[in-house]
Amino acid sequence: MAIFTYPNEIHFPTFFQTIVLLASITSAAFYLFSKFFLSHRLVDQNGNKIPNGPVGLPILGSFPFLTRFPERAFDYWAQKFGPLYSIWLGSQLCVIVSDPQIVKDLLVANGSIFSSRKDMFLKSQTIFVGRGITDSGYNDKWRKHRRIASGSITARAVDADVLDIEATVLVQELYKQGHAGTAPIDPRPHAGRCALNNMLTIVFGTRTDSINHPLVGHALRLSREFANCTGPVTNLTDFVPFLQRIPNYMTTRGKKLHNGFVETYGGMVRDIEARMNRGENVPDCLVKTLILNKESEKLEDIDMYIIASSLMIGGVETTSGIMQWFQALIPSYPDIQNKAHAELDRVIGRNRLPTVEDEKNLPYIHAIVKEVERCYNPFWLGIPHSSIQDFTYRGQFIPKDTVIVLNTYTMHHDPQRYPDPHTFNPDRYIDDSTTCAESANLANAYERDHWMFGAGRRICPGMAVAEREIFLAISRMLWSFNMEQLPEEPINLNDYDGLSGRSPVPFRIKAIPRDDKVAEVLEI
Ligand code: HEM
Repeated sequence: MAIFTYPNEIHFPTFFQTIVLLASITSAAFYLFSKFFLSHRLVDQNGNKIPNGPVGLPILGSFPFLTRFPERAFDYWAQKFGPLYSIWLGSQLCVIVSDPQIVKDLLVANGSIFSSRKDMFLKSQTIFVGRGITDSGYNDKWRKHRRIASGSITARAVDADVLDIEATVLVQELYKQGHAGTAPIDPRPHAGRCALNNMLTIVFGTRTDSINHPLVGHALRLSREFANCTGPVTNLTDFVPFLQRIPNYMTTRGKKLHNGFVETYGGMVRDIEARMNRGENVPDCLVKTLILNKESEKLEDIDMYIIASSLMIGGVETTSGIMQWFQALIPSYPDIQNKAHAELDRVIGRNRLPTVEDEKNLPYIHAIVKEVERCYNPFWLGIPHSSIQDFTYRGQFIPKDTVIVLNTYTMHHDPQRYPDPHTFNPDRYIDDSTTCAESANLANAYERDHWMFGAGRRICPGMAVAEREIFLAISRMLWSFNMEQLPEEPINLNDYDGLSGRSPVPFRIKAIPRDDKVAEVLEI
């Protein structure tokens, strides 16, 4: 007995019908392809062509080849086409830069041309409604928002005590939740709350008192959903404009996220404003500054909601990602841990925790931080820049409105700069005493530590705060614990959680206090 038969009324197309159908599809594809691609000039007035690169498909360009790990495709093409190549994503021309000197020449030396952002349909228009500092074009609104925000997030502006407290709470919680090293623990939410509390304090002058506080789960979910929705090369709607007019799943998610930000962080802004109007004493924070300067800076309510939201996004998933990668990595490297313990014992002793002032005397811990950042940049493609005028570089034409992607994966794995690049080896940074900001300004671009914070005029303004926060968290975890892998639960360092913000897949470890001094110093 046949288990399946075609119903009689279905007629298969004849040979002639098939030819007509294929011809129609090909002409439509050709029409759309030429309409999109040829709207860019591909050659300058001297005949210089756009950089070479892979041939993509009509309409979609190279989009289908990017898969879940676009940085690997970018790396593959960098080996094939060199340090400056181009790809098409739908109608968008992207130039991928994989060499430090080229990054410097384009993004730094020609920063007036290469410091804008593409007006992404989902991220800039739908979620941030044109007001996110991270994603606005190179215009007066961005300058104003960045200036106001930078006033509250530079290392000078952030009260060092805040970062200090949260790093201590992180190790106290690991100690308590891990029952002094006797019980396995998932350390990731604790790192998440540490980063979240730092940003809540900087932005709203508040913090959460436990990982069970409803705001912790809610804020971390918003951050994760944002990262999953807004990868720089993951949304077809951003690159194929006609899709933006068709209702679709991603646009619905984007609108939901926008509403989530307005409700959650906008609600917190409204709450602070109400308290200030009642004459209550509100701690100094970014939102207080925004409210006090609302009139003079001509800020609308939605500006304040989105500035606050974009900072909560920019400063949480990123910093917690590095702390979590450290927690996942270090149990596999007992020798590195022993060396770090020896340095801490020699420089700090066992009667106090390391502080930011100690960093200059702890070159090995400083090197561990840089090496985690090199190996596990949480955003391999950063936030792409875009160009605001035509430019010809080394005989290659980069038209106006080209998206410029900093290919940090390839740069972080360059065997010339980092011999044996896939090995976690802090010793490669042992003589590098620079802060990330100092390193970004080195005259020789090839000596920069890494490119995790981007480059040029859009370089991360939270870099110095992030660096301090990460140093305090990592040095204190090392001072307090032997971090061990559970023999029956090997940690997977090859996969990622998340579509654009990369953090490790779930894992558990034992955080074993190094001695009795830990409980005493942590006052447990
Ligand atoms: C490990 C931590 C962090 C990483 C890896 C990181 C990475 C980045 C990157 C790659 C960019 C884009 C740079 C470019 O366009 O060239 C950026 C921009 C930005 N970051 Fe960070 N960031 C981190 C922490 C922070 C923190 C703690 C804050 C806030 C206190 C922050 C706020 C921002 C803002 C506001 C921008 C937008 C700058 C602009 O477009 O003008 N970031 N960040």
